Amino acid sequence: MAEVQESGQDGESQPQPQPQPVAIEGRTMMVLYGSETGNAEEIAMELVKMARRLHFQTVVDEMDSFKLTDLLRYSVVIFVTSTTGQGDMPRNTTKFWRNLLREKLSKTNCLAPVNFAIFGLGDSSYPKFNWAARKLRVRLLQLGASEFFKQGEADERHDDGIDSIFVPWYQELRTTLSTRHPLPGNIKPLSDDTQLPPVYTLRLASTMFTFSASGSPSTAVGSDAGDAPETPSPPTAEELEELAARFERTKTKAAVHTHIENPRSHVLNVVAAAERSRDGTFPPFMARRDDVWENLHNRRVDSLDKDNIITDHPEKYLLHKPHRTVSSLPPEDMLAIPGSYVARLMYNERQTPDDHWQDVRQLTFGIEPRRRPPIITAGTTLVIYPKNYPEDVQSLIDMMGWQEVAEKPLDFTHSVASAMTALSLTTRPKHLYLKERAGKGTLRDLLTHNFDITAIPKRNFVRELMFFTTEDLETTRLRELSSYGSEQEFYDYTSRPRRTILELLRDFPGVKIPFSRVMDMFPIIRGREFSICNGEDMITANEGGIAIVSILVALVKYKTIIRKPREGLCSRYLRHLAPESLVRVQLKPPTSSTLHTDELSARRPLIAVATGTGIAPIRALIQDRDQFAEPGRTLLFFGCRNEKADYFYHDEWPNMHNVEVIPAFSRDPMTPMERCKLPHSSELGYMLLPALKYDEGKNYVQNQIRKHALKVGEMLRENPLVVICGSSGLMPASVRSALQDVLVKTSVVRTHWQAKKWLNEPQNVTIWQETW
Ligand SMILES: Cc1cc2nc3c(=O)[nH]c(=O)nc-3n(C[C@H](O)[C@H](O)[C@H](O)COP(=O)(O)O)c2cc1C
Repeated sequence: MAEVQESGQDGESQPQPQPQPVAIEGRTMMVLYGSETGNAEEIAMELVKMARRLHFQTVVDEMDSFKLTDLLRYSVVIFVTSTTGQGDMPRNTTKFWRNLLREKLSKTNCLAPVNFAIFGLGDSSYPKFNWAARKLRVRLLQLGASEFFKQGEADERHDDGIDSIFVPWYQELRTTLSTRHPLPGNIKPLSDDTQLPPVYTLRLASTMFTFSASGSPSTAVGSDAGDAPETPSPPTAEELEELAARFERTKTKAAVHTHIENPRSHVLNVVAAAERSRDGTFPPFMARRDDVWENLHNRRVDSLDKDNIITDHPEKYLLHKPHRTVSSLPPEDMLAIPGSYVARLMYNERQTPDDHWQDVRQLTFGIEPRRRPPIITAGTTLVIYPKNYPEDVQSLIDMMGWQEVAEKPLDFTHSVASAMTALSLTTRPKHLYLKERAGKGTLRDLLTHNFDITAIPKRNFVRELMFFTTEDLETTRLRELSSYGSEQEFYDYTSRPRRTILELLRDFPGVKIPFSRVMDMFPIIRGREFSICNGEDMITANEGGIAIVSILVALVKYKTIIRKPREGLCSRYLRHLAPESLVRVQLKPPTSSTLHTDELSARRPLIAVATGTGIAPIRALIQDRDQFAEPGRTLLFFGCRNEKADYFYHDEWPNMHNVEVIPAFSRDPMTPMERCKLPHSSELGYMLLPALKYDEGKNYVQNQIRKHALKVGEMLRENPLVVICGSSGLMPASVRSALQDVLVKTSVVRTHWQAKKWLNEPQNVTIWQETW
């Protein structure tokens, strides 16, 4: 748990004394977040900064780090949570949520003293939009807590992203807090132009730091974190050799097999609509897709495309020249990641032809079991931590003038006052895992392994830079860019061209961040999750208990509107990861338990819809079902661009039991006859759902579903599993519309409204969506 106390200094001299937050008795705030990929955590941190400026003493951490009774100790409690799975709470809230649901609390009013507000993050292409935040709210109210400020619900589908809802919510919350908790005497809130003391500080290690005779540090790696319950011990040379031999023996048994590192999509146009909350007290902040609006503003978008790519023609995606020469690759050192496994890369194989615009790789890893073999089921993800390239790290060191300190061992500390007052504090952010055998590590280590220096900068980062430049023009520009109200300008400068932190720093040469502030400034590299695409028997059948898992990765390399080629951090890392490389990986169970792979579930019909690398988890599921004697009928709709280029695994399906595949090749020319066979809105008469407007005449999965309505309708009557995986643009909503059309067309129900309801009833159908 990171307690944010106030301190006067961080050991570095500041150019000017800054006004400081004041500790006021009884003025306390707790910010709890639930987050899978860091969005909610980022929002929580922004709220903490606001609270500190209003002189609240604040603690912030993931929900699972708190006990329920902790809630009672703070004057204000703010929850920030995303929704994951199929309307589920994020994984780092499981313990907290379970406690909150305890039966014996139900009639106790035990949270009566708690004053709370909630900000939810979701994606309206999922039917259970923002359910985690909503469930949380209902339960807190049931237990007697008071909601002092309306709930905010952001939608990732919104064109302007989370900010479109967060910014107005944040501003109103700040006003409400100031009114409800007036400051005593002549204490004034600190303005956004006030630099706050850091929470975490880096210092050069004192001479007390020693290495043991074996070369490993005398202090266990991560021992000061307090948050690393299961720090793995590094494998010895003999163990590695034995591992290598075992991988070699089992290599041939590996199957080839997914997921995508996907730039956030902004293809959908969404309008924000404030809705009255049920009890009518005040409207929640919400952003939702507005189908009517979408109809009116029919954009020609392809669910496989992203709008940061210049146009819609494959040849324009081609990046003939590599955008950089790879002078040297990231080092192989592994991080001490709790609960992780050592994995050896066995194959890194391109699945698309060389002349295809997109490089899709199948990477196959052998995972060494720890005490027990890992449990892997369909829907399990493999988490990989990418690294920065040495040339980028050096470029940052040079720009910031850190050459003198880059190779020196470091100490992690709190700001002075917090170290003295709070014993349970961690001295570095939660997910900052140090390099194995690195002792205290160096700044170069941190920049290589831990900080995402090529991420798109967030507003907070840009605002903080203002304090580290002596150039007035730069200060003005940074203030303008990051101020609330400049969201569009900020988006145009950062997200739209996908400008990186490094590039931003090059634009502001006067900025010199003191190295002590690195932990407070830079975002941490988070593990990227990839769905495992092979079934259980392949995973567990190997001698030596080595689990062989494959992922299918679309390496993201694209031109942006500023015509600079870009490559995602993880894509670049994986592109050059050579077979035999050892990496530390984590395995994450599916976020939802909906996807059962037992015999009974395997007998149910399966309607699977995948686009692109979304085929990964579906392939795993189909392979799992295939183990049983009589798997239910499977109808797989697979959408890709070209039959010859990205029709993944097409040769496998004929060997599977009871599997029929209906492909949709969106970019292959269709004969006039084929085009005629696609459903058309006028011919369907009743079909006025918005999805048809943009996809009319296109060979997309949703139209294939409509085309095969009788077959799909028949299966829908048999309590099937419906699995939808792939891009998160319009595809999921369009597929649901197509299913509604089928239900009406095949007379399962009479109206689309009934069809929508029908699809939400678990006794009719189990729907599992994983889109990214
Ligand atoms: C696998 C997956 C499942 C999701 N399920 C839902 C959902 O059921 N409802 C919803 O509103 N949003 C859902 N989302 C969207 C996330 O809530 C949204 O992307 C959010 O910004 C993630 O924030 P985080 O990084 O803090 O986890 C899902 C996202 C993913 C990747």
